[in-house]
Amino acid sequence: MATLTLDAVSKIYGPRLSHPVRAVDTVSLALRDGELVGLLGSSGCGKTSTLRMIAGFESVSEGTIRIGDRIINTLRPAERNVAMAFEGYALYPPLTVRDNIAFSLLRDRIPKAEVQQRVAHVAALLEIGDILDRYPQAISGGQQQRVSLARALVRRAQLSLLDEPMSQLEPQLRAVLRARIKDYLIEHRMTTVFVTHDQTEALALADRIAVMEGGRLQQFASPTDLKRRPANFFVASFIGEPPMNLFPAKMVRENGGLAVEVLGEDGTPGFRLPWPHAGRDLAEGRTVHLGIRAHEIRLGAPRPGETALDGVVVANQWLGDQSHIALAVAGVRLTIVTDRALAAPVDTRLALALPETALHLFDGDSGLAIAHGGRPAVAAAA
Ligand SMILES: Nc1ncnc2c1ncn2[C@@H]1O[C@H](COP(=O)(O)OP(=O)(O)OP(=O)(O)O)[C@@H](O)[C@H]1O
Repeated sequence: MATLTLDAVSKIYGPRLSHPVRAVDTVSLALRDGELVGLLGSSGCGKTSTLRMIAGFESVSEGTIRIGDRIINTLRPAERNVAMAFEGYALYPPLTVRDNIAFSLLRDRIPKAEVQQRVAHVAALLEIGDILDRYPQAISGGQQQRVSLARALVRRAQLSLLDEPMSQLEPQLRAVLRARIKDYLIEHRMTTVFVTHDQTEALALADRIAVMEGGRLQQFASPTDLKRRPANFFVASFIGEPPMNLFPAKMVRENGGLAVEVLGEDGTPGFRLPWPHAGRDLAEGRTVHLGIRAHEIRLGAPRPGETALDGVVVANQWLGDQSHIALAVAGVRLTIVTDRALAAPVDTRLALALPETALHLFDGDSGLAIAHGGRPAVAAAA
């Protein structure tokens, strides 16, 4: 168990070259003891570089990394007391799977009976109990990945670093193992950082997720907060399936109050939503982005506090457990999600109700969140 702190950490590849790459840019993160944190982002956003700096496989260009109170910037990987499952972090070919998993425990002089019991436990957890006597070259890629993961988990180290730990596994097995791994990490209070580009994995496993883009930390928050209170336009567009509906819009005057006027692709006005929460910063003429979570749009007549819209179906897809329905609303395309198949072919007109909680506003220039529901973003985050 340990805390992990990154303070304004950057990674610059080729600093003396004519085009250095700032792969990680002043990232600050503080992990609590026993916390399970996911680094999430698209390819090239800097997640692996961040993890490799924590592991000691890459030097830290700027900033400090601490485990507990100890600065670890210049410690060798072996001195960091960190358990790792990295892609390409090879298994020892001359050792059986069992001995690969047991290696670090035997090195730490853990009694043999306990080693056996711990190896058997993680092997059962990861469904590799039947291959313990095989050698790494005689097992599949997915099995090798689980052995690598077992080798990290079995140590119960103060900090575990897992790089795309389940990327080679099929979806059903992933889902089963995800839940078991989470229970194991919680049971042993293991502070863990894992990298993934799969948001389902991040949302299911992590206590908090660090969303990265372009080397920068966009938001570090719980799965619920990322969905309910995305800090900026990028996080809003990245988290959620289907992604949040996002439209360029501007604040306009309507009936003596404020409204958000959504703009179509060609810049022409689309639909309007009353915005009764005029704030100091939210004046007429301000350009914004309006976000509407597809899952929160209701079908039917509005209840008090909801806004009515109606749209015409342009696509209706049943995905086995939910429908994604695209509608044209005053020339703007809006997606909604329902948990049942809806007999609404193309051209059907549907009445929609928008609860205030479904609505988010982001600044038109900076992309920073202005409001979630009717509440200012800062207050909503408190
Ligand atoms: N050794 C290196 N030298 C130069 N540039 C590098 C090096 N390693 C990574 N990069 C660059 O740094 C940026 C971040 O890479 P990184 O591997 O950390 O991203 P990532 O989010 O883990 O991506 P992926 O999911 O594809 O692994 C990318 O632009 C990458 O091309």
